[in-house]
Amino acid sequence: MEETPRTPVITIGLNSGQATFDYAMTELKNLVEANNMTVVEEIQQALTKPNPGTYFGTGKVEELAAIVIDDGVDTIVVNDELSPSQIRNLEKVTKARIMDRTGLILEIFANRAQSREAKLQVQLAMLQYQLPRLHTSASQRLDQQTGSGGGGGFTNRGAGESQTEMSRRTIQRSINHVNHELKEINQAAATQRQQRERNQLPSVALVGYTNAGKSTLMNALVRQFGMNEEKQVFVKNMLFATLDTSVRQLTFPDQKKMLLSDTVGFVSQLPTQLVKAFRSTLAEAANADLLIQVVDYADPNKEAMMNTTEQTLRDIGVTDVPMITVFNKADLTETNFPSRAGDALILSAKDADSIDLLTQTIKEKVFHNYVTATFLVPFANGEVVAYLNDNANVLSTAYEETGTALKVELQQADFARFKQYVVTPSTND
Ligand SMILES: Nc1nc2c(ncn2[C@@H]2O[C@H](COP(=O)(O)OP(=O)(O)OP(=O)(O)O)[C@@H](O)[C@H]2O)c(=O)[nH]1
Ligand SMILES: [Mg+2]
Repeated sequence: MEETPRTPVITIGLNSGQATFDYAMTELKNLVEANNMTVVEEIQQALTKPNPGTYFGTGKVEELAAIVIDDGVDTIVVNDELSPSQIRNLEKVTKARIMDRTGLILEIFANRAQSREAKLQVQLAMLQYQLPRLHTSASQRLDQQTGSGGGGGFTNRGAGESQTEMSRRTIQRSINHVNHELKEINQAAATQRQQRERNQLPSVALVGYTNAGKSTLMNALVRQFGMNEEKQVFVKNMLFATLDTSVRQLTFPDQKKMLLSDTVGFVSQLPTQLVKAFRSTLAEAANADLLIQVVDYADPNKEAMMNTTEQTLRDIGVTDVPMITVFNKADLTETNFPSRAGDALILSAKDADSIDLLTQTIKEKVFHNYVTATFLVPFANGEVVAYLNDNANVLSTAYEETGTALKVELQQADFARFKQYVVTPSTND
């Protein structure tokens, strides 16, 4: 495939002495590249607080205007979310288009969204971002995506593409419309979730920073324990490859079953509009019995990425779900793998022994409430024997005069359900 030319941009950031500043600027550069643009110059100003009118101080903005001309760029990407008037003022002085961090992330999401739900969620977040920012180029840029049809191609980045801006009322009407459509989709998803909960299968969710390898781990587990092989999820070396939640059932050789979900990755300062819009997509993590935080062990910024993930989880209200941490991509480091220390694993999604260790750890965490008991099921109740064979770990079967005797390891709920056939009391193991 032919490479599309990348739009050159200048990135700017305010250094108020925060420890994470360098990381934030690196992340911004990665986001810029993920949006098919390239950074030609990075400019920072040491200031404790942003200038309320122009973000940078007045003198620095004048300087910026000159650099824009020197570098021959027409876009400046800002490391923070700006107020509508900051965008307007900066645009006036620099004569460049200003894109703030939020607008940038929204644009990447818009380019990546595939499913109807993801497209609507992104559209909703964009409309909410646009609403207070009418009459800025930031809004015009997004117009073509939120305008009609939703999520159409976003390819023409040149000049002269701006459409008439929607009025506030039109935007508000679109927000209502998208909200309505999302509500219908969400209801269907909630019903599915309820149905699964009724099946009482434990659920495990992969979470973590974008590009850490969540989907790759999901595929490795699905290949081994999934119901059908072709249900692989999309993996790619780019930010935000996954925007939709996928849920797959895993069945282990001992008949223990669980659900595994893969979802959208995180990045620092994930726009609140997006977090809100993706709330239902992220509900899978909130409702999980176990979270697997996936970390790119080879990335020098992994600590900051973990903080980002943990902060985002708190933001979406996920506070007390048990979590294990998978330090992935160990094959790119000098560390020996796979290894485990408590709830932390060091491994590689591309290594079979690693997947074994991960499987073992997940099973230990998720199936701790299983019990072992012996049942005597009358021959007339063959359906119970069939159920146990399909849904529990049958350790032994014997045919006696009055029925089938089964020693079984099973879920507590199933134990309660067939209590009437129990001949020896349960033991926890
Ligand atoms: N070398 C190596 N590469 C890996 C490993 N795991 C994943 N990758 C690669 O890392 C890239 C990102 O993997 P994904 O599985 O798409 O990452 P993700 O966490 O799902 O990313 P998002 O969906 O964007 O949040 C892909 O190019 C994978 O092939 C690993 O253990 N070792
Ligand atoms: Mg993914």
